[in-house]
Amino acid sequence: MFEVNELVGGYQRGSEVIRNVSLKLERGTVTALMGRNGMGKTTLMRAIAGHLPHLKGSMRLDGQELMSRAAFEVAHLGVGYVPQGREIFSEFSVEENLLMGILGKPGLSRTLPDWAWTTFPVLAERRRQRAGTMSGGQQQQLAIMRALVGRPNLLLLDEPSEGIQPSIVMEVGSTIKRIAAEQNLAVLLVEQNIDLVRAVASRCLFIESGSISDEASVSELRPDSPLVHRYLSA
Ligand SMILES: Nc1ncnc2c1ncn2[C@@H]1O[C@H](COP(=O)(O)OP(=O)(O)OP(=O)(O)O)[C@@H](O)[C@H]1O
Repeated sequence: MFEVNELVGGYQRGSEVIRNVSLKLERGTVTALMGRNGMGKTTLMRAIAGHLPHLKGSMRLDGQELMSRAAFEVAHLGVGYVPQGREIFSEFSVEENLLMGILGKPGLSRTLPDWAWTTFPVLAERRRQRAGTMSGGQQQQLAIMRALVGRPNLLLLDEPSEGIQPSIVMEVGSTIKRIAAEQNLAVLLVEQNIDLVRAVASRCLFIESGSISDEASVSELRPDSPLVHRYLSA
């Protein structure tokens, strides 16, 4: 279980981009976080991952407090973060990128597990290829797998469909859903693609001006729904 209570914070001291956020995520489930541009989705992900400098409140993952810890400590405590834009090491090979995901993690083997190569077969096919020469979809699969090999209990995915071919989006989505169940992982998915959210998530949180202001089952995400109109329509 991942639990956030009364989280407030921003990029400068005293600024409040995140305003009094409380939420609970169950292990083994995918929860979407949706909202219009600039409402604070990425900032909340950064806050959870330990990248936001000024933060108050409480965040507990399986009972362990994450507040006031450096980003690497948050990662060691079980938070995997796939940022918007992926941030892979483009000059390094696919395999080297994956090895970064286990480097320095206490209790993990120094070799990559077999499932790192079988889950997204394209990574095995391109094992020695320079990561920066791959397509957006392939790089996204690499970024997700680099987080997964670190064996997180909570996975944060910021707009995984951005810049990737529609044909690959659903495939990546169904793998995320399967892995969440198989590895008993809580997943928080920031995503604008409603079809992807409906296919992958069970629940949706809506953020407005830095606060979670609504929550719904994904079955309520129909184009004519008042929630979609209020939080997502242009
Ligand atoms: N590095 C930063 N320094 C200062 N302010 C920032 C920084 N990054 C974002 N902000 C501000 O924080 C607010 C929330 O931005 P954030 O990127 O979290 O929104 P978002 O919901 O993820 O938007 P988008 O859908 O466009 O990615 C915005 O007002 C933005 O200008």
